Amino acid sequence: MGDDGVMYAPKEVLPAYKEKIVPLADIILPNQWEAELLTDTTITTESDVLTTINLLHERGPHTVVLTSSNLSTDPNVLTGYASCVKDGKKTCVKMAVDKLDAMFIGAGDLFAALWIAWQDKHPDDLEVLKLLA
Ligand SMILES: Nc1ncnc2c1ncn2[C@@H]1O[C@H](COP(=O)(O)OP(=O)(O)O)[C@@H](O)[C@H]1O
Ligand SMILES: Cc1ncc(COP(=O)(O)O)c(CN)c1O
Repeated sequence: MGDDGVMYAPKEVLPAYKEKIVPLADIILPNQWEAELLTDTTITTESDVLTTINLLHERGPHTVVLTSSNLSTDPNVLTGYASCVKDGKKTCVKMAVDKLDAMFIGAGDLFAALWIAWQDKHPDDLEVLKLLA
């Protein structure tokens, strides 16, 4: 959807993402900014992360992965969060990635492709899936 405050799609389509696309999805993998935009929230704490993830679960997706956030206090670490709801039970894991000093275009797309393939192989295992990060 976008990065660093810039949407790739026209901003007019945001309501369709919020109201139509998210409820159709089983798995969504927004970065922090995208998650905030989809839920009209601002994330400054881990508690905010959980609130935002829950708002997204409530719209339908059983898996919500916040691929990156600015919550890490270590500049060399990128922090993400993954949450799955199955049979009414929610599991959430935190992912710590060694941050490379570069900007990668398409990292989110690649991450999503890998995550979806591996989640199909390991549907209930966030401990395995978080190793992708
Ligand atoms: N600078 C980086 N160093 C290391 N890994 C990165 C970096 N940027 C992205 N990644 C990896 O790619 C994944 C998706 O990146 P992210 O920036 O959250 O997506 P998007 O491109 O949608 O903003 C991250 O969870 C992480 O695993
Ligand atoms: C126009 C455009 N540019 C770049 C990207 C790459 O985005 P990201 O780095 O967030 O994966 C996308 C995502 N599909 C895109 O649609």
